[in-house]
Amino acid sequence: MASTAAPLTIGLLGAGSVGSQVARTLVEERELISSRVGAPVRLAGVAVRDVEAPRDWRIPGELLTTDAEALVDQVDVVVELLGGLEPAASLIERALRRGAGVVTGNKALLATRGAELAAIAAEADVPLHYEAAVGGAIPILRPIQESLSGDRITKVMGIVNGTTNYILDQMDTTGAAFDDALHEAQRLGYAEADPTADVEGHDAAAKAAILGTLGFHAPFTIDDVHCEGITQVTSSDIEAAAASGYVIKLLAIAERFDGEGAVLRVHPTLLPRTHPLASVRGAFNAVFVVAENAGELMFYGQGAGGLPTSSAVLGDLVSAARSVRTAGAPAELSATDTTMTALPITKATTRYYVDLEVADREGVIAEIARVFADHHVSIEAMRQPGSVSADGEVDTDQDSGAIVQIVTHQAREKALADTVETLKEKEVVRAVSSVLRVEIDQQS
Ligand SMILES: NC(=O)c1ccc[n+]([C@@H]2O[C@H](COP(=O)([O-])OP(=O)(O)OC[C@H]3O[C@@H](n4cnc5c(N)ncnc54)[C@H](O)[C@@H]3O)[C@@H](O)[C@H]2O)c1
Ligand SMILES: N[C@@H](CCO)C(=O)O
Ligand code: NA
Repeated sequence: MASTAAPLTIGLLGAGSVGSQVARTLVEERELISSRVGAPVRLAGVAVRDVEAPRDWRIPGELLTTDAEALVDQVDVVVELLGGLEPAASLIERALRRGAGVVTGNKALLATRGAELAAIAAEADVPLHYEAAVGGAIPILRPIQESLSGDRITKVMGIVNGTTNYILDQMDTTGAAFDDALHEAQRLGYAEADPTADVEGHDAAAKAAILGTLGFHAPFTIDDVHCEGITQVTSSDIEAAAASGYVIKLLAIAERFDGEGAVLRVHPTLLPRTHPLASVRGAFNAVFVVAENAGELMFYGQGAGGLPTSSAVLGDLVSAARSVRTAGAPAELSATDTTMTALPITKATTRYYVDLEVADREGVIAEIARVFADHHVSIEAMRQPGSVSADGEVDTDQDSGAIVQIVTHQAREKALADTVETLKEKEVVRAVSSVLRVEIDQQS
């Protein structure tokens, strides 16, 4: 791009899966990015731990430095792709305070100290963008913050972790073992540096906090999110779900209850195979947004991986560079609804799948159904793998008992938890093998 103006300078922190792709584009596609910004840009340096380390793209040696602070202190826009809380937080704060724009994909940090960083950015009047933090390449945060800012969002529900979706999908479609699927997800660059954050649901919980914060205009953190990962999901859970026409997905759900607050939750969930989210395969992500006037919206795309994620980072970079060039940008992650509080999971309503091992004798089904009724949990379907006698009772030759699978209508989490506790105390119930939540549609 022909221009005599001094180029806007970019400082990149971290050159892992995402950072190395961002560096590649900034070097190889410098003209394109400059034209999008409307001013020349230049990658001024890349802060790494080890200048000799192999990378997905070989960054020119003269750009590499191990002094991240010095780099932050000399550029117009800082792109943080280190991950983790420190030194990422201190470097971002340092950049904002000296008036540099910041782009990051660090959901762990945003879900912990996002409000504080947003306040610093607002005070310094510089942009802080983080589209890559949720749904990787999918434009989801900007639509929520900008396109839907004239509407009221009531629920956000999505598959927001590529690693766990990849693992569950492999287990479901190829019968792969959990560990093998996880190693493949790591090899493909989907997993966090410590994949515990993925499989225990913490990564999805951080994203749920960010979606809740932006969707409901209230400052939620990861501590407000009820979180269950996929480590307890067994192959037999997946097989039993499949036999009943369901697939198991790790969902992040943020739902507002008017006048009360919001429930934020992450847990393995049964979805009917006909549900649009059930068809989200591999490391793909999808986010459903329900707004009062817009109705149901769905955003779908690649939620993880260095190259797809770099697209979101570069979009934010163009936006931040434009703002820095023209000075001043609206602060994000600003919380204006002070009545919005995080509610406990017991306030959530959903449907449940309960898998029981029971004694094989007359009256068992009636006794179990009574427990649900006593807690005002309505049963939608009851299934007994194996044969059933004419009177509807379990009819099996094994004296090891029988299996009963129940799907409920919408119920409060508390009512279901009480039901399960009572079932466990029943002499006829040998084991409550699984309790999983089911999402069918908004109205059910
Ligand atoms: N990989 C993805 O699919 C993806 C998608 C969305 C968001 N993110 C987020 O983007 C960020 C980067 O992810 P990634 O997958 O590229 O991670 P990564 O582990 O591949 O890369 C991080 C890099 O930062 C380096 N690093 C860490 N601390 C450093 C320090 N103090 N100084 C210099 N270098 C340091 C590491 O050596 C590593 O090379 C994370 O916040 C992650 O959560 C990743
Ligand atoms: N580890 C994350 C990266 C994208 O945020 C995932 O698997 O989705
Ligand atoms: Na995104």
